[in-house]
Amino acid sequence: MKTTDIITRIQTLGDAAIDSPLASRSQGGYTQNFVSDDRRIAYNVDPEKLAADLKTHGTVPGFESAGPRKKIYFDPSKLKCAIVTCGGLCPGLNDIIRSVALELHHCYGVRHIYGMKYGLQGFIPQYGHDTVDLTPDYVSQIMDMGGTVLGSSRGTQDMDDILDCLERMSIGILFMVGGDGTLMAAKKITDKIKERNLKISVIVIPKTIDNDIFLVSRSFGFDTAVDISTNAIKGAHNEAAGYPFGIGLIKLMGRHSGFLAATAALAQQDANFVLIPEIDIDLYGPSGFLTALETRITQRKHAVIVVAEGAGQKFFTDQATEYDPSGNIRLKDIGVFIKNEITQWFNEKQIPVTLKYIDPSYMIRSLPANANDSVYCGFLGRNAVHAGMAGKTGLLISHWNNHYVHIPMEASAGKRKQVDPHGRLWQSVLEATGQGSLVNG
Ligand SMILES: Nc1ncnc2c1ncn2[C@@H]1O[C@H](COP(=O)(O)OP(=O)(O)OP(=O)(O)O)[C@@H](O)[C@H]1O
Ligand SMILES: O=P(O)(O)OC[C@H]1O[C@](O)(CO)[C@@H](O)[C@@H]1O
Repeated sequence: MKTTDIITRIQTLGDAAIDSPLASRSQGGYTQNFVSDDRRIAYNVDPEKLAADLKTHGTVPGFESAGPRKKIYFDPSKLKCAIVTCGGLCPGLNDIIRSVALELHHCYGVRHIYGMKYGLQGFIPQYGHDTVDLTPDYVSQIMDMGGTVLGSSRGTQDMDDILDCLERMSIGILFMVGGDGTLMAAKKITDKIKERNLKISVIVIPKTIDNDIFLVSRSFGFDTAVDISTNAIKGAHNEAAGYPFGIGLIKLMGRHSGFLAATAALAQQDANFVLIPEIDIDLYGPSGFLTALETRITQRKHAVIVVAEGAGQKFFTDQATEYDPSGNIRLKDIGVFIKNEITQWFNEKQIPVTLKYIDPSYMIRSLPANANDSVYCGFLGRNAVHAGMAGKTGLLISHWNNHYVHIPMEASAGKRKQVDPHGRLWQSVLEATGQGSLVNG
């Protein structure tokens, strides 16, 4: 396929908004072209400031729409691309790899697409990891597998070594799939690329089942994680209801944000207590969790508790803080702690509870994506390719307020979304579980 044919084909793919090739990247990722109410909300700007901007400038800032562009920056016949997956596993990683590789190959005619093995380690020669040729044959069925066919890793690598590798391999577009740590790494790589005056585009596809990436409505894999978590809650409920004074306790992932615990609890409405990092809880007081649990158990003979892994970390302040190789705090096991506290509390009260503890965390995040997430991954991957081929850089692909948009890395990096205690999600959890008195008391 000739480049001109490809450009014609891209033009027919959708309405191209703005062309901002890598060559003029100093313009940054922000554009002033979108003035809908949606996008004003999307930008999270104080409404009064927006009104003032609108009055003064006749427009307000918004995010650039994702999608194919009229002009492409790279020559597909010469272009080499790399994709890397970093951090923890997440359903849909293989769908993303597949969608990026197939879009590059079939839609743009790119023939050199490399998978970097084991996260950032893949760029460092000393580790000796080979690259993978992401041909259509290689990727065609990978979405049926969980995990990532490329592997992943945690741990900081030298940025100059990564840049040297990109230069050695003559990479034009680097796709990075990962969470907040990956975003920080991507930003540093993008800055280094600028320093070295290279024409390499860096596009991040945000990933985490915690769903806490700032300015991303829902990260891929989250929907699947909610599905599987709901099954765990169902099982815990059946177990709890099957015995007098039965208690089902489920621990779900969510380091700093309780989106998974809160959303899964709403799916089936079997949970009676949901403990998340955003809401401080008292365990032992008269309006504390254990008293509320005792009331529930004596009245209804069974109870279901969902606890997010980041909840109640204040109970471990006497223990030394540990870090993983990427510098993330290793959380203490709140699930086991709560289990022990519940057991001790009811032993002392001589109430013969039967407690079943379920921790499905790693099973959830390592499974393949459900259909909804697969569809979503397809959109994210294709939009990432469109952005990269247009020569855009320093951005992540996001779905925000029902639009696929480009978010400049600096707008999202270092920040985090959390469950709003006064927002609709948490208020619905309070209604469904009736635990308002617990968290407010
Ligand atoms: N500030 C930083 N500067 C450079 N590299 C970083 C930085 N933070 C993290 N990284 C690197 O980015 C990679 C991914 O980071 P991390 O292990 O924190 O996972 P993540 O992308 O946040 O995903 P998850 O949500 O699964 O934790 C790691 O190799 C890590 O060392
Ligand atoms: O056990 P690991 O691989 O360090 O990862 C645990 C963390 O990864 C996440 O799943 C995010 O990817 C968090 O929810 C969890 O705290």
